[in-house]
Formats: sequence, structure tokens, C-alpha cells
Amino acid sequence: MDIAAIEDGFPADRLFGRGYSYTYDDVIFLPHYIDFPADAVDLSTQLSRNIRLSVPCVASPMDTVTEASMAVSMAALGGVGIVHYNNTSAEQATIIRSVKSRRIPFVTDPVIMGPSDRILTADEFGSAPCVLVTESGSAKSKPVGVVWSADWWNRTDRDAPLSSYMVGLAASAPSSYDLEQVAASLGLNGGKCVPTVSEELGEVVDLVTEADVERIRALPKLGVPSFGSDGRFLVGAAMGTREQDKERLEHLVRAGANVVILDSSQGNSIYQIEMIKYVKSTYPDLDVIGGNVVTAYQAQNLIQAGADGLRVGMGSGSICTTQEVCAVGRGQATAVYKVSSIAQHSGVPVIADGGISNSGHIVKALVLGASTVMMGSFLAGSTEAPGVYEYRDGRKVKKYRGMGSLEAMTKGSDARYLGDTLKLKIAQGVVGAVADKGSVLKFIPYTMQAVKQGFQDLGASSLPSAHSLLRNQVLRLEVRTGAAQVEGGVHGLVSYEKKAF
Ligand SMILES: NC(=O)C1=CN([C@@H]2O[C@H](COP(=O)(O)OP(=O)(O)OC[C@H]3O[C@@H](n4cnc5c(N)ncnc54)[C@H](O)[C@@H]3O)[C@@H](O)[C@H]2O)C=CC1
Ligand SMILES: O=c1[nH]c(=O)c2[nH+]cn([C@@H]3O[C@H](COP(=O)(O)O)[C@@H](O)[C@H]3O)c2[nH]1
Ligand SMILES: [K+]
Repeated sequence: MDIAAIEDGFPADRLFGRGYSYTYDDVIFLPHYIDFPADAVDLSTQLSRNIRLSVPCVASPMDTVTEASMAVSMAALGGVGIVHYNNTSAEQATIIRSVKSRRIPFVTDPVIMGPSDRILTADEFGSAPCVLVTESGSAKSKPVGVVWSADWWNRTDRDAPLSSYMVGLAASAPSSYDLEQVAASLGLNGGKCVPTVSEELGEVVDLVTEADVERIRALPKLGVPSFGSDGRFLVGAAMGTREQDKERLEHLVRAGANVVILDSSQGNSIYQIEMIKYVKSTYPDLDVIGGNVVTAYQAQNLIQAGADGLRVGMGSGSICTTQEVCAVGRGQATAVYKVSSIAQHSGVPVIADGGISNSGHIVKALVLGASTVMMGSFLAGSTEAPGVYEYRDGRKVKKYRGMGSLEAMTKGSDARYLGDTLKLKIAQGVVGAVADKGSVLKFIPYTMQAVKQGFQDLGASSLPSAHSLLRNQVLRLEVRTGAAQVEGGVHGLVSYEKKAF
């Protein structure tokens, strides 16, 4: 039947043109027509003009979200991590190099000691099952053995030098090996573990155990990994718009960053426009993503300056207080739709940044025009997020904080705000904690499967297909009243357990 004849719901341009600032929970898509299986949905996408991803997920440049471990796992999944810049440029470059030196989907951070060292307390193992022994006791020398914590516990003379009871290592594997290649090298050392070594950096990178290999093999299939033109894991870096950020940029490029994001709450500034032009004229082959923006006008200015991608969201983040403090921002569904509507004319991909707390939000962001979603809190409680787990009121949590929180600004003041030390600092974010979520290597594939099911309900088999169905007014939306939102959630039960997978 002719779809126009059964007019129902609102096309996006009418819904978002009514003077309301809507966010994801305010709106709901009406289902369309299914003529393909959910597994046929292709979520591959563009991060920026020249960077393709197989999974539309980006880890936010926040110091409680993205360092090497997160960036490696996101790239292995087919997404990307953007390394934060609340550190010195040398520290940020070291993180980028660490990502570039790996090919397995995780970071092991081995405890390394020398042959004459002694282990005096179990704490020295940290959370690792063993200690790696190298000739000089540093990462920059030849691995010679391992000491398993069980062996250490079983000894009567636990303070003996490690050389007297370590298990010798016959071989190591190049850190450019993928997991199956590393797994094959395990046999050379009796099957229990193998160090990986970067020939370029001349140092030990990881210590992979049999248990690591089994853990990864038991995971759902990861996406097609994201690689840069250098053939290494893709990784991005955040930077600012100050004069000293030009020097930072040089460090980042030398370390191998594949894309930079100019990190600001209000990107439509003379500082950012000049920095975009500087980046493009200095490194024409490097994609630069501008933002944040929430209006068509802001977007247009950054596109004209040469931005290869736009980051959208102001005040929508879980830790953000910008709308409260500054009275400026926009509901995230409206912001994503409005900016995407402009950016698509120039072929500039949009990142929907902030406010993602479930797979439904990801579907909404992508269908409303974004090419990727950037997440902070959704990834912050994972094993790959920086920081250690703590217990609060019996719950296992990790710290998560806004980059505009006083605590983050104080930490970064030397590196980021040189010369600003006399100014009054006003927080635009909070410090908090999020619950343990396990590994992103597990929950992102499940989340992507849920997103595919959402796309299937809408009859959209890919992101470009969803965008064109929305633009052509085939996909329809409605605003949900408060009661409809309650109805859309779990309700009326005395108790329940919510387990998605
Ligand atoms: N997405 C969001 O809603 C928000 C995000 N944030 C996050 O907090 C962090 C800090 O954000 P912002 O404070 O917006 O960072 P920012 O670096 O853009 O701005 C800090 C201050 O420096 C000024 N500035 C920047 N470049 C300059 C230059 N070359 N010369 C003189 N002044 C210059 C800006 O105008 C602003 O007053 C970022 O990580 C950002 O992502 C903060 C608030 C909201
Ligand atoms: O107003 C803000 N004050 C802050 O201190 C702050 N820190 C991060 N961000 C932004 O929030 C995004 C992450 O949001 P979610 O946790 O909701 O994913 C991030 O990706 C940022 O865009 C901030 N916004
Ligand atoms: K907020």
C-alpha cells in the first residue's frame, strides 16, 4: 500500500521544528517494515571524512575513560578510542605509542622484576597471576622467566631471589602478532604464557597467559578491527585550542595519532576555527574533528573552517552541569538531528556525544543522523577504563568524572591551563562513580546486537539507509508523554532483575 496514504506519526523535520528541545527519552520511533534478518544490518560507518569504522562506537576523551587499555579494546572491536589530554603531551604521546605497539585486543600491564629481586608480599603481584622476570628488571630488557603466584605461595622461603625458582621462558612473540598468532607461540614456553615484545620500542609490551587466550576466545565475535593507514590499531587524540596545543599536536602526530579532536564545550570560537585551519595546513592528511556544537550555525562555521567531523552535545553528558551553570545547550535528540541535517550536505560525519545510557539511545542517535556515538559513562565502569575498582555500599564501582569538574581541572591545570592559574575556575562537571560493567569486549558486541535489532524494526539495514529513510519521511516519530515514558520502561512489578544478556 502507498505509505503516504496511511499518514501516521511525525516526520523528523516537523517534530524537531516545533520549538522544543527533545532528548532521546522524549521521542520514540514508530516501527516500519522488516524484510531482512537482524544479522544483515551493517553498522559500519565513518568517524570522520577519511576514517571508517566497522562499529559506530567512540570512547570519550576523558581521563576516567580513555587511555591505552580502552583505546586498544575499542579498536579491536571495530570502534575507536580518543585519548584524553588531561596530561602532558609526552604522557599523551606515550599512551598513543602504547596503543600502536599492540595487536591483541587487551592490555595486560605485567609486573616486571629482575632475577635478583625478591617478592616479599602477595601485594607485589597486584591483580596479575604472575610476575615477569627480565634480565635487568625493566621492560626494556630480555624476558627470562616467570614466577606464578601459586608457586610463590607454596614456598617456605618466599624471600628467595626470583632466579632461584622462576620458570624459565624460552621464547617471546612480536607484539605485532594477533591473538591467534600469540596463542600459537604459547606452546614454545610450555603453553602457559608468552611475553610479547616490541622490536621498534625494544621493550616488553604484554605478558599473555593461556587464561587470557581462553577468556577472549569465549567472547562474542568482535567486529572487524579498526586499523589506521599505518596498519596499526586506529587511535585518536584530544587536544585544545591554545598556542601550546600546536606543540602537543606535533607530539601526537609523531606518536601516530590517526585523528585529532578539538575538545571544547562550545566549539564555535575563533580559537577553534584558527586551530582547525592550522591543523589542516600543517598536516593535510590528518583528520580533525571539531566541536562541540549543537546548532546548524555552529556546525556551518566549523565545516567552513575545514573540520572533517563534528562532535555534537552540550550539557547532555551524565556528569555535565553546563546547562545548569551556563544556561546554554540543547536536548541531545534535537541537537543531533539539527547538526546532522546540515553536516550531511557537506559529507561531514557527526558524533553524537553524551547522554547514551542504553542501546535504544544509540539507535536513536544513529537514526537521527549521527554516524557514531561517543560514550563516557557507558564505558567508564569497564575493566578497560583507567582507575581501580572500589567498593561503595557493597557495590563494585570505578570513579568517573567530568573533564570540567574542579578535580579534573586541578589535575590538568599545569598541562592544560598554563597561564590560567590566576583565573577563577568554575566547575561544569561533577565527580562520581559508575558500577562495574565487566569488559567492553563483552558488552559492546551485545549492545551492537541490540542496535541491529532496533535497525531491523525500522527496516533500515545500514546507517546510510536509516538516514535516507528519515530524510525521506518514511521513518516517523512521536514525542512520548511522561506516562508513555513510564509505560515504556519496566513498571508495575514488586521486584525484578534486569539482565540484558
Ligand atoms: N560537551 C559538553 O557539554 C561539555 C564538555 N566539557 C568538557 O570539559 C573540558 C573543558 O571544556 P572547555 O572548558 O569548554 O574547554 P576549552 O579549552 O574550549 O575552553 C576553556 C576556556 O579557554 C578559552 N580558550 C580556548 N582557546 C583559547 C585561546 N587560544 N586563547 C584564549 N582563550 C582560549 C575558552 O574560550 C574557554 O574560556 C573538555 O574536555 C570538554 O569536552 C565541559 C563542559 C561541557
Ligand atoms: O558539561 C560537561 N562537563 C564536564 O565536566 C564534562 N566532561 C565531559 N563532558 C562531556 O560529556 C560526555 C560524556 O557524557 P556521558 O557520560 O553521558 O557519556 C563527554 O564526551 C563530553 O562531551 C562534560 N560535559
Ligand atoms: K547533564
